[in-house]
Amino acid sequence: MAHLRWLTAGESHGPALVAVLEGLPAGVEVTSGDVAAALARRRLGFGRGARMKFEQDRVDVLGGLRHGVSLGSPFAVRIGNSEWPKWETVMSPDPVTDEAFAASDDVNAEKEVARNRPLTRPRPGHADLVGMQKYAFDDARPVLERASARETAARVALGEVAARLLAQAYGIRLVSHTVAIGEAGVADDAPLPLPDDVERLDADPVRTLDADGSAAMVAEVEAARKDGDTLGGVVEVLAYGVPPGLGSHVHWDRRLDSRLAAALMGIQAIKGVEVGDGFRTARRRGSRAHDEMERDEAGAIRRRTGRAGGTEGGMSTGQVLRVRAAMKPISTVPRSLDTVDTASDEPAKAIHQRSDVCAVPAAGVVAEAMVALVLADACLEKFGGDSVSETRRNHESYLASVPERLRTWTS
Ligand SMILES: Cc1cc2nc3c(=O)[nH]c(=O)nc-3n(C[C@H](O)[C@H](O)[C@H](O)COP(=O)(O)O)c2cc1C
Ligand SMILES: C=C(O[C@@H]1CC(C(=O)O)=C[C@@H](OP(=O)(O)O)[C@H]1O)C(=O)O
Repeated sequence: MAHLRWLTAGESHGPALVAVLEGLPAGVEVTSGDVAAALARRRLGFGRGARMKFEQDRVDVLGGLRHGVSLGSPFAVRIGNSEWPKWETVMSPDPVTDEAFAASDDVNAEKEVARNRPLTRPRPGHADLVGMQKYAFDDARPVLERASARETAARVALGEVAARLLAQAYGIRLVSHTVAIGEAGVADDAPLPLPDDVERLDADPVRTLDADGSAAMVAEVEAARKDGDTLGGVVEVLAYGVPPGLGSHVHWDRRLDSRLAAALMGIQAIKGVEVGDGFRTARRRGSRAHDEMERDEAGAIRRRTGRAGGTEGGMSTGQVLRVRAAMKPISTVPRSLDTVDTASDEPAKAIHQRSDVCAVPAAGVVAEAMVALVLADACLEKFGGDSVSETRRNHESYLASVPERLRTWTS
């Protein structure tokens, strides 16, 4: 059983998202304001659509915290949807009659009637068509509401709590950045961002420290927008201070790399995951693919390079953990893709209302949250403990127990 479990619920245009994190030790310092700040980071990024400008993520912590400190009980959060008044009828959990629509005193009553029409032109690249087949709907609305990446707000809220645990108990700190948008990207030899760079990254329109890369990526998004098109790209997450030995080589589902890959692939629109140099490593000869070891002046074992991205044999090595995720272009393409109207059987154009042109910078923040959750789970599996102080002690005692001749660090 996972040591830390998490679940989310809620539709994109429903009243709220809710999320629960179970297994969190007591003593983690975190506030609603911290969670709200994490959610604000997810709304950033050049290329996002109209909704991100007016959407307010209203955070209500419902359980698990008291006076800014976790209790050891399930952490539960509600993220209210500021658009709810416009969708109250369309997304009502209870039955709504036609008369109720007509009698709606909402100034947007007509719009609500329009919004409630069955969506029968499934959008390529979305869950619409196969969701209708699988769940027996003749309308894509019930499918797209949950397939929407609005849900990632719930994961970012939980990821923030996990990140606080990682920092406070083990000194692990994370940072994410954008590596590429479409054909534009940062230089291959650009220095890796550090956790202290987060503010600078968040201040950049595409979340990169590389000024030339940033300008090129912004131009790429601008060009796609002008052409009525959309873009994907690549994000990278780095975790500093990860101890050696998280995950295990003994079984596939205990491997840290497999757990990270599943968590990243579980983000909407992510189609590829790399650990370390990943696909680039596959093109190298072995002599240039691995991280050679030597003993440093202080007597610790040092790996000369970080190509493996901080895992060997499905376990963290203690080096910087480095994973990438590739996002496909946004599926709702403004110039409209061909589809079929499932009601009339006629050829049709996929519906396009408002949408993001590119959400790669936001996907980086979501990926960071997923990595935080996986690492927090792996740390609790390795170190146990019901409170931050207990798990911290266990972590320190594990590190102290590794014989000096095997250490990759000096104390
Ligand atoms: C942060 C984020 C924002 C997204 N915004 C949009 C959007 O505005 N419009 C859209 O069509 N898809 C958007 N997507 C992607 C869709 O949710 C995704 O393409 C859809 O779920 C189908 O992809 P899948 O096959 O990987 O699930 C976004 C994804 C993420 C991670
Ligand atoms: C709401 C969010 O992202 C949404 C993800 C999304 C999709 O299809 O995935 C489509 C858009 O929503 P809407 O169709 O309501 O404009 C995005 O705004 C969010 O990230 O909070």
